[in-house]
Amino acid sequence: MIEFNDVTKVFTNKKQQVMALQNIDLHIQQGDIFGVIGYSGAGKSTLLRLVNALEIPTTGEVLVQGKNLARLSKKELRQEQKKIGMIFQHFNLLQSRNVYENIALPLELEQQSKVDIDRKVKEALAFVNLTDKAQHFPEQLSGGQKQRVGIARALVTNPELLLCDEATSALDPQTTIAILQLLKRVNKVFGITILLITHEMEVIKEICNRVAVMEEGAIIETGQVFDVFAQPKKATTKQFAQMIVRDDVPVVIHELLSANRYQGRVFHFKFLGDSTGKPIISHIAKHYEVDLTILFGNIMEIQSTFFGHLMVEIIGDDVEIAKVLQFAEQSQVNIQEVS
Ligand SMILES: Nc1ncnc2c1ncn2[C@@H]1O[C@H](COP(=O)(O)OP(=O)(O)OP(=O)(O)O)[C@@H](O)[C@H]1O
Repeated sequence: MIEFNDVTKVFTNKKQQVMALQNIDLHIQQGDIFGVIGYSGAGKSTLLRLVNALEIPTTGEVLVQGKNLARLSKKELRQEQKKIGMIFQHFNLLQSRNVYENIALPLELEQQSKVDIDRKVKEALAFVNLTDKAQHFPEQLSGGQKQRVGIARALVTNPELLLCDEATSALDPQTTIAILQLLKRVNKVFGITILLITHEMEVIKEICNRVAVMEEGAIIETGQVFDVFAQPKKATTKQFAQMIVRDDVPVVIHELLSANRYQGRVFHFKFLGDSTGKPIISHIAKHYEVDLTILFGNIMEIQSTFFGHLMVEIIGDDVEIAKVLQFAEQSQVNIQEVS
């Protein structure tokens, strides 16, 4: 659907050069909800703007449905851009037009008939559940309602691809979830591929199937959301992962260990994928001469896959504990002693 082949983008301002993107290789497939996450200045907006040819690569190529938009005539480009919808952080609604008229605007620009426009706007309003707000003006709407108008306006021309530029960053957490669920429905019901950029892990965790992590204009990790964040490799990816997975050892456990308050030894068990569904703790309790106390833990879900971690005190002699650790490792549980 979208291919970035060794793309670099350099901005030149007053003889200063900014390398906004460097050597980007990316493949977004039809039907993906693909998230790009990174801190401010990482290059996310530039990457997004290359997809609808608002920016042109300095080197390399961006293909959308096999077409290099940078090589098309103006007329051909407009034709291709019609297949790409976009929604924005600050909604970009016209204040002087009511909800109905805002959604109708792209169809008016295409000079569609009044009858067609009316039917399509009403369908879009129903889809985003705003039929009763058709005559309201943007200033009379909440942030979540404004974004739903933005989504309806983007959908009304039947795009194949939806670009979302920090679409939930101006919304509270509850409204964010509602808008993300709506985007999920857009993807499912219409089969529209979604490319979104964000600095919020919650967005990635909630709806994306694949993700790219950006830093200083480069993609530092990419893959399935679970694979990237369950075992992050780069420091920045770890920081993002920490926002949704608190797998650091609680300070209080370190303090109690320092004060020799535990009778046994303390271990950090990390369960990934298959190992989360296995009765590993009960097996240990039944088959080895040890006592187990669970000190702390949590289980997370990303894209229907679970992973979790437990802080466990094990009381027993060292030989028996070594057997426990061997069994756990065979069961693909990652274990580290906390000292
Ligand atoms: N038109 C431009 N002219 C010059 N430099 C630019 C231009 N657009 C972006 N940049 C620079 O390119 C780099 C990447 O910017 P970009 O807006 O793509 O990052 P971002 O990850 O989207 O950041 P944010 O989350 O703050 O929007 C930054 O250093 C930025 O200053």
